[in-house]
Amino acid sequence: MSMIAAFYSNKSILITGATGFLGKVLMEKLFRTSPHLKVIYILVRPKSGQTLQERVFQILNSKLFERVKEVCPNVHEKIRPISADLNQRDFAISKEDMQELLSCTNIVFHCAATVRFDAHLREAVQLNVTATQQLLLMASEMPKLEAFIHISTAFSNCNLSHIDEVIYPCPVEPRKIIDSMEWLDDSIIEEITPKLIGDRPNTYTYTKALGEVVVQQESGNLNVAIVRPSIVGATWQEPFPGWVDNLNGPSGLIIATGKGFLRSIKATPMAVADLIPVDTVVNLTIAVGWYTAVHRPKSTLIYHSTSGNLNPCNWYEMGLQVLATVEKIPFESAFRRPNADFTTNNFTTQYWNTVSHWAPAIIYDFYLRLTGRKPRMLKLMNRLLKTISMLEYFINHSWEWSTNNTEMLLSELSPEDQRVFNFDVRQLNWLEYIENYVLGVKKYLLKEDLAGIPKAKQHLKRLRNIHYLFNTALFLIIWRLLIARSQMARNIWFFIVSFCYKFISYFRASSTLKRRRGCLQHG
Ligand SMILES: CCCCCCCCCCCCCCCCCCCCCCCCCCCCCC(=O)SCCNC(=O)CCNC(=O)[C@H](O)C(C)(C)COP(=O)(O)OP(=O)(O)OC[C@H]1O[C@@H](n2cnc3c(N)ncnc32)[C@H](O)[C@@H]1OP(=O)(O)O
Ligand SMILES: NC(=O)C1=CN([C@@H]2O[C@H](COP(=O)(O)OP(=O)(O)OC[C@H]3O[C@@H](n4cnc5c(N)ncnc54)[C@H](OP(=O)(O)O)[C@@H]3O)[C@@H](O)[C@H]2O)C=CC1
Repeated sequence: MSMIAAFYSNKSILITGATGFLGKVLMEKLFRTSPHLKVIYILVRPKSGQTLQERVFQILNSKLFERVKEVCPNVHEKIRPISADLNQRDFAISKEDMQELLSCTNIVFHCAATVRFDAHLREAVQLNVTATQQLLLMASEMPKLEAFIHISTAFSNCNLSHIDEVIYPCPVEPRKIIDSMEWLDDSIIEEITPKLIGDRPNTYTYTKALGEVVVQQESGNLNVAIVRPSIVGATWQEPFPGWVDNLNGPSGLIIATGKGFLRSIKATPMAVADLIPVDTVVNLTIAVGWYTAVHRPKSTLIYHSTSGNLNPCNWYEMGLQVLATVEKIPFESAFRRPNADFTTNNFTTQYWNTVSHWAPAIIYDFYLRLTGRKPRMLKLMNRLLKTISMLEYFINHSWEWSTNNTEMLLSELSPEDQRVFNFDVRQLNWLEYIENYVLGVKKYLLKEDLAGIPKAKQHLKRLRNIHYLFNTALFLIIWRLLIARSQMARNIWFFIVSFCYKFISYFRASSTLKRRRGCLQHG
């Protein structure tokens, strides 16, 4: 029997960010391994014209939750959505709901955040710092609370190259930042943002670091732990391999590569690609919840959920495997044949952007105009390049994360728990994982049917022929223009033609001679 699964039985759990990528996998695993848990409260806001109930219904009826229903048929009765907006005072939770949350919650998993790299500092502070502070305040009024688990990111201290499982101080106190957001107007905040974030690349990593300091400063007597995942990718094993449902991290770039939009990207090929499967992060998080509640460590423990120091894979290996997979299992309606490469300096990046991204987009838009359709490729390409510029920092730097606490926790688990809540990244086979990831992107993000693979292959063949035809035509046109304008090009042309002529004549003459000799010998 799993000790961890037994621990969560009969527990009331509060999850923020349960409608997000990580939150959904966390909820799924908790229900599947501890079907006798009492209730999971989730803080949800109405969104995209959907009510709370509709959002929950959609999640429970998704492919991700298929296995849960087998072990926990009454899952819909055990999930209690609470209307909340983490940007509002007291999260805009009704008095009755708040009362129930405060009096019943045993464990809190705080996953909600804005993960956008371009978020305005005010928005990022509100969600990643102030909301964390408010949630801790709420938690301090929960008499039955056993553990508060905060999800941060391994990149919260990405300004350092070696990162330990400790909370690093921030130059400006989070409380001062929170206060200043109250009275500074947007334009002043924009002006001071670069100074505040310093050598971090964006407001996301900066505010996640502030969030950690808030956890440290405001947790009082609570049992608190922080989990820091690196780049969270599709599921490795559970509930099935390759599940993913958003474009964050590598997923969007895998699509862009497979569809032939992305042809080059600036990267350090030998830098470690610190990806971590979402189910590995979730297993660690659940184990951390158990350990924090049962063992009550004296200080706030930080757990790195990273892969680089135990089972490294670099961007080159990852890129190659992505390309190999989309060759074997192509995506439908590709724009060009998938064939990307890494660039390593600004000059080649600009060159390949012009030749491989903008030029084909402009030509395609011209074709769309000619055929009476609305041009759209250049706009799409510019958005892709903007996205890449935001992600580039993470594929051009290397980090080393120590994982002592995570390894210690693994050793504290019984063999059964190590199996059920496996977060030992040393067992991960990268090539298999990336192949399943690409397949998952095709199935769950692009919603493409595997039956369409022969047609997709046919389409790629057509694209290859168009590519050859286009290149030949382009070469001939350029050459013709050159010959018309330059004496040197003409000389080269005559030299090549006369060389070819002589070459052919020589072979003709020697083969005639051989034939005659043969006739003479036989005759
Ligand atoms: C023999 C020699 C052979 C040599 C061969 C060598 C091999 C070479 C092969 C090279 C091939 C390359 C292969 C490729 C794949 C490999 C994988 C590389 C991946 C690297 C990824 C690194 C990633 C990152 C890091 C994260 C670190 C921190 C982790 C965290 O803690 S947080 C979680 C991560 N958060 C995010 O990822 C959020 C990022 N997104 C944003 O901030 C925003 O979305 C935005 C990028 C700023 C864009 O904002 P906008 O307002 O402009 O738009 P919006 O969000 O509404 O979206 C606009 C459209 O863009 C689409 N989109 C969104 N995100 C992405 C994305 N990540 N990638 C692509 N597209 C994206 C979105 O869908 C919208 O599209 P539309 O609906 O059509 O308009
Ligand atoms: N994905 C990754 O690569 C990594 C993620 N992390 C961390 O993991 C955690 C989860 O990330 P992930 O699941 O990927 O992110 P998602 O963007 O998928 O999910 C974010 C969640 O936060 C909720 N949320 C956002 N704003 C509000 C609000 N105002 N009120 C209520 N809920 C809100 C979202 O709700 P809604 O559905 O309504 O938008 C959603 O459920 C975050 O803390 C992130 O920093 C750390 C490292 C890497």
